[in-house]
Amino acid sequence: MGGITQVSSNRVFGGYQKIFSHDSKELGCKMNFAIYLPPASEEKKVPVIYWLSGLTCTEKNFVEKAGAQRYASENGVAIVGPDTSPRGLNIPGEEDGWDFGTGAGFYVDATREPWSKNYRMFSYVTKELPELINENFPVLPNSQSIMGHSMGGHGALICALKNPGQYRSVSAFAPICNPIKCPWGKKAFDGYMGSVDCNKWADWDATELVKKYQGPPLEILIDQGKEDQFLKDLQLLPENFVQACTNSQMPVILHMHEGYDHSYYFIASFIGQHIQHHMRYLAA
Ligand SMILES: N[C@@H](CCC(=O)N[C@@H](CSC=O)C(=O)NCC(=O)O)C(=O)O
Repeated sequence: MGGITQVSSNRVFGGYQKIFSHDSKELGCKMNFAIYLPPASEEKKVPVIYWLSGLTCTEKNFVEKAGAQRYASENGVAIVGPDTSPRGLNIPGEEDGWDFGTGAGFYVDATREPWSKNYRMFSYVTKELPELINENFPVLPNSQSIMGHSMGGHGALICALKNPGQYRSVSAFAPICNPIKCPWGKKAFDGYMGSVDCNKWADWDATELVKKYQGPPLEILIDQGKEDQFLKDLQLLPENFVQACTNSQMPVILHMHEGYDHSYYFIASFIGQHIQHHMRYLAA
């Protein structure tokens, strides 16, 4: 296998949950990613869904907590989940908070020193990683979708909206929908891009991007818990995104769930439905 090293492999639901590491050119450091290979992949190439995790996560949170393997096995789809930032670069400030730097790459390409050389998670997730996956695993390169949670939900939305046609479908759990208007997003975008030209932030904001999207139709699925503390803290702002979608005639389905919070218990409760949503487009 070209340039990747297996870290672990566990048989689950007839397939394999594996973790690999590799030297990322885009990020300039060693990166881990997880891949679930369903039993069907032993006989033929299968579609692939990319999963992007939220703040503080590594590639392991989703693998260990979401319970996605059962549904991926049943539907014959691979799931790939990268880490959430470069690590161990010793950039001053990278470990100062849980919402910026390590574990908080925000899936953007930074333009501000000292982050711009390595914090290039958008290019990593949309270019380098898919190339690596297509080269090394039995996946169909033209049959990929993307989903994510919170910061990773924002990542999934911008990856799809900024790359029309690359993903057949997109979905998100409790995504940060309008980062230029919430405290997490303002801190991250200021740190990674600076405040000299705040207009540039809009290029990385799903609510702004949807207003000018011109690609193939996307039916965006979002699930959101009503007891999510970060929703109450105005970090997520799904209503802004839905309003922008409505104004732009972008189909969006927002499910608001009584009693659910922001945790992986919430994700585990609806991950099967998200995988089914993607299969409608991946199997077509
Ligand atoms: N500071 C807390 C909260 C961090 C947290 O809740 N992270 C979420 C994502 S939030 C938005 O991107 C998460 O997915 N955590 C991992 C998990 O396994 O639950 C803390 O450090 O715990």
